[in-house]
Amino acid sequence: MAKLFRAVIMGPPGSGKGTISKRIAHNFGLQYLSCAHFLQELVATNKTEAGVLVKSYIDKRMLVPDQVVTKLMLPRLEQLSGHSWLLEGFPRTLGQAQALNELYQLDMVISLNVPFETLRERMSDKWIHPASGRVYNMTFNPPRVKGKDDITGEPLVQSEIDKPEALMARLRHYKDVAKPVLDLYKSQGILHSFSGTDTDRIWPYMNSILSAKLPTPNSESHSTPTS
Ligand SMILES: Nc1ncnc2c1ncn2[C@@H]1O[C@H](COP(=O)(O)OP(=O)(O)OP(=O)(O)O)[C@@H](O)[C@H]1O
Ligand SMILES: Nc1nc2c(ncn2[C@H]2C[C@H](O)[C@@H](COP(=O)(O)OP(=O)(O)O)O2)c(=O)[nH]1
Repeated sequence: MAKLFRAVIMGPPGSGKGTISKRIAHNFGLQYLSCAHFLQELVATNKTEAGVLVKSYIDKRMLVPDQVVTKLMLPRLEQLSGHSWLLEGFPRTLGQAQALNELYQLDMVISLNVPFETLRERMSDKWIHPASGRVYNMTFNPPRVKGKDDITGEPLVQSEIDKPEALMARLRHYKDVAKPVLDLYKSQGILHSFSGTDTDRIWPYMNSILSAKLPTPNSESHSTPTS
């Protein structure tokens, strides 16, 4: 059996983690697990103490405590034991990274560096479908019908947290919390940083680095942006 590949993608809000993760998962046949989506699903379907606790943090837009999130994420990863995977949004803190390190040897950590001004422009152009979390960008991946979700036709909304002041605070928080995590992965020699203002320009570099490390079941060059 081919060696399994374990990767993590990190980056500030709006840097394109979700967009790029879907391309990687599609091109290289990796299982893609977004921690935020996983937690949202848990909150929606699991009314146990854990679900209620997680919801209380998400509602306040605070990070769920490390012990809680690792206790939920690590068993979820165990379910993917026979697969190569890409994690987005986990680990977010040094504590989470250390817990993950104890169980898995990561092959690659991707860090996205996108200038603040670019993030600000993107977020001011960002619309979401609240019920599903589907994200649209009016220039990059617009909905088929202006202001309406592609699947349900329901209205799209803009979020307070994507406004410039809130974005600045989120960015500062990301930098503080991510720095020790990135330092750890740098010291392990597995950190690959990609800088740029356009996902479609970053993608070919990333694709070629990944192609050198991984077989490509779906190796067509991916020029169509995904949401
Ligand atoms: N690894 C994690 N550790 C703790 N809490 C998490 C983690 N990932 C997601 N969460 C919870 O889920 C919520 C939504 O996460 P999500 O990544 O979508 O938004 P965010 O924190 O604003 O980051 P992004 O900045 O990339 O948009 C967070 O506010 C937090 O409560
Ligand atoms: N204009 C523009 N918008 C982009 C680009 N790459 C991604 N986007 C859009 C898609 C989303 O609406 C928004 C944030 O992207 P995302 O993939 O959800 O980012 P992240 O929050 O998961 O890191 O930015 C890009 O290269 N240019």
